[in-house]
Amino acid sequence: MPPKKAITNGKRKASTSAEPTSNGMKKSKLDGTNDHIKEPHPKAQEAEENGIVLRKYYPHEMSNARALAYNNGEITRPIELLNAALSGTKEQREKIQVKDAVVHWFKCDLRTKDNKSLHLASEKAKEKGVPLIGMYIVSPQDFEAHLTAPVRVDFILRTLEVLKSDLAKLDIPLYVETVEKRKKIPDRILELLDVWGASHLFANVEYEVDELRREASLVRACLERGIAMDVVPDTCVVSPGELASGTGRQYSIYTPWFRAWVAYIHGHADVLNLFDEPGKNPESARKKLRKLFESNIPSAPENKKLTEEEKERFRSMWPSGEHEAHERLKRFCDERIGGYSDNRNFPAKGATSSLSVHLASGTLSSRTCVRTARDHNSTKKLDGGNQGIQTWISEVAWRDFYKHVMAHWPYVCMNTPFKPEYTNIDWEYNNEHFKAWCDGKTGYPIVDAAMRQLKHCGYMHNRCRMIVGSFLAKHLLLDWRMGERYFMEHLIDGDFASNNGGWGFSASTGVDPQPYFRIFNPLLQSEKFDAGGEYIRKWVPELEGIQGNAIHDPHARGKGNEAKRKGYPERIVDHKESRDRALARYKQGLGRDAA
Ligand SMILES: Cc1cc2nc3c(=O)[nH]c(=O)nc-3n(C[C@H](O)[C@H](O)[C@H](O)COP(=O)(O)OP(=O)(O)OC[C@H]3O[C@@H](n4cnc5c(N)ncnc54)[C@H](O)[C@@H]3O)c2cc1C
Repeated sequence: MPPKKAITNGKRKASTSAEPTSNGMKKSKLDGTNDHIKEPHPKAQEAEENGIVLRKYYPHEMSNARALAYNNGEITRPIELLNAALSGTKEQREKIQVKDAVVHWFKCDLRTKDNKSLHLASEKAKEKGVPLIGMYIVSPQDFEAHLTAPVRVDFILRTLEVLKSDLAKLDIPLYVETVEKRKKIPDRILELLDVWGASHLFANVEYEVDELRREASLVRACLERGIAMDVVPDTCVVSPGELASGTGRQYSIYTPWFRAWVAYIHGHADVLNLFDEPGKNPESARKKLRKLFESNIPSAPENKKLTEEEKERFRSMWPSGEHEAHERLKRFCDERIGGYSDNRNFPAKGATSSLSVHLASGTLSSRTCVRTARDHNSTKKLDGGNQGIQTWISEVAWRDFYKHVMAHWPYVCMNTPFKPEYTNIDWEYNNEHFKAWCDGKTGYPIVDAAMRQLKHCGYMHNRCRMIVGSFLAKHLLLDWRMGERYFMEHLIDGDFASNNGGWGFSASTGVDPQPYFRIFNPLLQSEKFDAGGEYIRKWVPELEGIQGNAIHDPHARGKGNEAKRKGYPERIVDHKESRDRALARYKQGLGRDAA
């Protein structure tokens, strides 16, 4: 996705300051009418023209004042809307009697094992011996609006095949329908529930803004038709909102949050209890719901199709379905978790679990991951004992942390950084640099290797994600949201919260980031984490023949001609110059110039 054109407007206005708020921002005074918080950001047009805000689906980029209003609780958070819808309707929903069927709506939870909503739906159906129906809505517009990578769409559709066959063994149909317009999804679901005579609809919470708002209104719309919809927390081990600091605030720093996360799990042992698979449907379901059993899994929508070669490649790299996820988890815990802490940062070692694709699609629950790892630990605890296990659990916890951030600071879901004042930085929109970064042709071998791994595998090692993220935001000074978007469009494990959190960390614009003045030196990163150059040689074939330390910087280490002959590019920017430029630009944007 190259940006459409470069614009160099004036600087973004720094927000006015008064008292500090929970994330360290300064609080500006809102006027009585609050009308000004509806104004777009001064650079909203730029964000739109560079493909950062998709105006087809979303409003213009919000002002910093509006982000502040969310931050200060002056605008209702989407999670609060859903919670209010659920608590306000609870009594009436509980009175609704089971009719002809109960439905579970699969979204990012494509599994039968340890799926809370699916389990509850099954229990509800059993109360009256009626069938349970599984439903999945394919939404091409959601894929577009959420920038879902074609490789991820393919993985989801392949997973649905596995899920359908697993459910069929329990005489449960998986009904899959494509709804072209995303706004029509709630109405179509209401129609289907009506046709099936369903009295109850269950779903797991998704913490992205669109989904929270949609579910909040669907809970009420269902109730108007006498249907009870329940939306339950499942995707996190500890649900967003559960942990508050001593002063009652939501945490914005990972370390104290993680300590509270561990203590919470140790204090609430049931958090790691796994939910049983759904029970078998009554035999009559096969006949009664024959048409639903016959529903097909569609092929990918036009804008998300892979070529035949890509399909084959990704299928062999990323087998789908929850059985594969469980096997992968078991193998990882049996063979590699002990060395995780020592080896995880070295991309050539293959020392990590590669389970992110399964956590993102929900073929595996994070509860199962943490419980399995804990049970491998001699202490049977999350802390203490084996260092590899402890570290791995703390990485799975990052996933929870970023979902907690998204739920409490929802503007991160709306193209605004956690620290809105960072929108004042004057980013570059240089097409050539962006294209070189995307194509892995920056002349920095470690960066190029990583970007090529992403294109080839739909995946990139975590250390490399940090290196290329920092390189884009700091060496190239490109708007980090262009990198965030590119990642979502190419990752098989694309997950909004983790991706946004990772980019916020790398560009120093997010929650608990590396400070802006800490700029990764790609050469040092390369020498430290790919010392022998195996990772670089694997992904940058032009450099295959280069021996020794020159692999990290062939042009400066006497191998420039050889690299050039093989078609490897020169560095597109100089490290020191870029570093100085980034420091100056960040300081200027944040108003930290020497007075
Ligand atoms: C710029 C950037 C973008 C990222 N985008 C995504 C994304 O779209 N989807 C995604 O799942 N992860 C993302 N991450 C986090 C991390 O890179 C991947 O989760 C990890 O590389 C996946 O490999 P693995 O399954 O082998 O991880 P392991 O090291 O085995 O970790 C186990 C699990 O813990 C979770 N996890 C590990 N590290 C992190 C982290 N830093 N943040 C959040 N969760 C973490 C993942 O679910 C992962 O599968 C991003 C990180 C950065 C720096």
